[in-house]
Amino acid sequence: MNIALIAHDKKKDDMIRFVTAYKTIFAKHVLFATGTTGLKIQEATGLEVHRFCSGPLGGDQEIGAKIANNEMDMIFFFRDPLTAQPHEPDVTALIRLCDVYSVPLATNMGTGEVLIRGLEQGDIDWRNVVHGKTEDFIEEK
Ligand SMILES: O=C(CO)COP(=O)(O)O
Repeated sequence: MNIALIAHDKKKDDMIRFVTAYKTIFAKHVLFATGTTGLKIQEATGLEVHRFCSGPLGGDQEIGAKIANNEMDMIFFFRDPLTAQPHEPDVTALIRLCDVYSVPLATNMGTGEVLIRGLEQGDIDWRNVVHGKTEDFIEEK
């Protein structure tokens, strides 16, 4: 599975604790992250992480492109709901694409726990079921 890990600054410690706690599960998958989040996870856990740009510099959009291309299976995006982000439109767009393509998305550690346990229990197949082809979408319109 391709998994994206993203955390706003005030949630980065949570993310590191989370990935450290479930390191053995994450180690079985291909990990992607926005720039700073990925670096901190690598440093803290030693896991290999493919890093995109930092979020405010386009990293959220790069991960969104992977979702649109059916190349992302699960997203852990620990958002900071109490701090204004300069790239709020990018954050909203990423969350929207998860809903467009039914990609499982955890925006906090509580949901993260549920998702990671689901991942460990078995395969997820809804992505293949719901990921429509562009041609179908155009026909429906
Ligand atoms: O801003 C972010 C997500 O919106 C995260 O970006 P960084 O991981 O580079 O801090």
